[in-house]
Amino acid sequence: MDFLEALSRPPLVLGVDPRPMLHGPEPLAHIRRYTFVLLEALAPRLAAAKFQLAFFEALGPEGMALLWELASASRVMGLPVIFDGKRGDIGSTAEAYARAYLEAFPGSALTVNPYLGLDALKPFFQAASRTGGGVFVLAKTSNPGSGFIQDLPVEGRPLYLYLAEALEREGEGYREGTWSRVGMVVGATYPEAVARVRERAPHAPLLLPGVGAQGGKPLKGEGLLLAASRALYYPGGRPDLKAALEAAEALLKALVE
Ligand SMILES: O=c1ccn([C@@H]2O[C@H](COP(=O)(O)O)[C@@H](O)[C@H]2O)c(=O)[nH]1
Repeated sequence: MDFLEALSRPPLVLGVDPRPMLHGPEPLAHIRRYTFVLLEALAPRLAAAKFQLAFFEALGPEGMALLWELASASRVMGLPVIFDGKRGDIGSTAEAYARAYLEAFPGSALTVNPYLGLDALKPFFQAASRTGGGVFVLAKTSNPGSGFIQDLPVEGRPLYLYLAEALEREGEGYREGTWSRVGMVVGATYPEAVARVRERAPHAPLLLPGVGAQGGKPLKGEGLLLAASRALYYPGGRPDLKAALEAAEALLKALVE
């Protein structure tokens, strides 16, 4: 399935950020079962599953095998997979990151860091174009300190808007119909930034993390994908299937009604 089809699905993204200490004496086996059941129950009602690479890397080789298994299962269920890795490096290494997460591992889309410049992002865009995937470039992140760099003024507007304008131009070459494969991350904790980026980048899919645990509210709009990790995966602070399904239901209600 082409990643851009995610934009016609319900706009909710399930963040999978597993914390082994919450999963009892055999954490990996429990994470595996819990996530499978959650994905199976929610797949038709989600835009995508977002796997935070850091949490799987922290589990070592078994964690990476689990990531592979869960991401592959999501794809088989018809659910697009976003790998949240915030990768970025010089072009030749960016090529390897892109191959790793958009080809070798079954990612439909990857989050990337723009600090090295547009030439270093191009390998990600090209890989997405080859694979029918997507790229989400960090523009305005959800954390309280994101303004330290991202809000610095550049020719009369904050840096994140300067970046949004550049990515909209760059993304034109990767556009298919309304949407480009070049998307951006904008924290749901900054609704005014979401509106400003949308204004400057009308063809960019926007991934909005920070819903729930970080205080972000569900926002409605074309091309917006709302992501919640702890609030959906660990409602009440622990794995709880019934509560997770109820939390998803409540968020979906707020997003589609
Ligand atoms: O600006 C950003 C970019 C990425 N993230 C990631 O999203 C989830 C948020 O987890 P919650 O439990 O819903 O707070 C996590 O994987 C972050 O690394 C983000 O929060 N903000």
